[in-house]
Amino acid sequence: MNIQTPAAAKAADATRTKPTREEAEAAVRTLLMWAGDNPDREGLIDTPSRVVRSYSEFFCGYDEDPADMLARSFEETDGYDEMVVLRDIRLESHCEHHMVPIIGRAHIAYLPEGRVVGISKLARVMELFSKRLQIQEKLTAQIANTIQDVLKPKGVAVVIEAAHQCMTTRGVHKPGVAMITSRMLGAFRDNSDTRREFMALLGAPRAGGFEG
Ligand SMILES: Nc1nc2c(ncn2[C@@H]2O[C@H](COP(=O)(O)OP(=O)(O)OP(=O)(O)O)[C@@H](O)[C@H]2O)c(=O)[nH]1
Ligand SMILES: [Zn+2]
Repeated sequence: MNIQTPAAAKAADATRTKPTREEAEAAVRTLLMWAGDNPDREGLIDTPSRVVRSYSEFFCGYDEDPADMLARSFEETDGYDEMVVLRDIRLESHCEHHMVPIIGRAHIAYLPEGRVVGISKLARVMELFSKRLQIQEKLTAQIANTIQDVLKPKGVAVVIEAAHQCMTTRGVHKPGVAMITSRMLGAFRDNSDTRREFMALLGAPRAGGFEG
């Protein structure tokens, strides 16, 4: 295995240039041939460009700064300081080990400290990080850490339940398995009543919804 120190990885990042669209399409063509098919037949002739366009959608989360999503906040809340919970946000990401879908749902909550954000912005933060190659633990932590760092509320909680197609459609082949991760910060970590209230607001686990 090639083990890079964080400093070496950072240096490699700095010198890396993004391949051109043509190079990306050539890579897809190679994969088609490797799979045993003929990339010049009618049905596949446009596939490299379709795949590259699809990947541009799947992986569009690298260029934006998640902090920008939370830049606008509102302070006229008449002192509202109870929990805000966004439940059952559809999540679509890709596993960094196999580049296949992770499909599930996320729940995000925070305890405001003087200001709130437009509620869609929490989903936008999730969306941005999910449009990168991910493992679920990192995705969960990135969402919570960003909201905590930028909005500075009294606490943040993020729970993600998801199915990993690398586990359901290949490899160990275990459909119906959900991976559950959570990241609790501030009051959600320190105060068990706050955590319990959040869990109660999430309600009973809902079956399904991970089929993609
Ligand atoms: N912790 C964690 N593991 C993940 C996630 N997504 C995929 N994996 C796992 O990453 C592991 C990669 O293991 P490897 O042994 O390197 O790859 P592999 O030979 O394809 O493994 P199998 O999936 O068991 O066939 C697998 O166990 C996957 O189930 C994730 O979000 N979090
Ligand atoms: Zn995987």
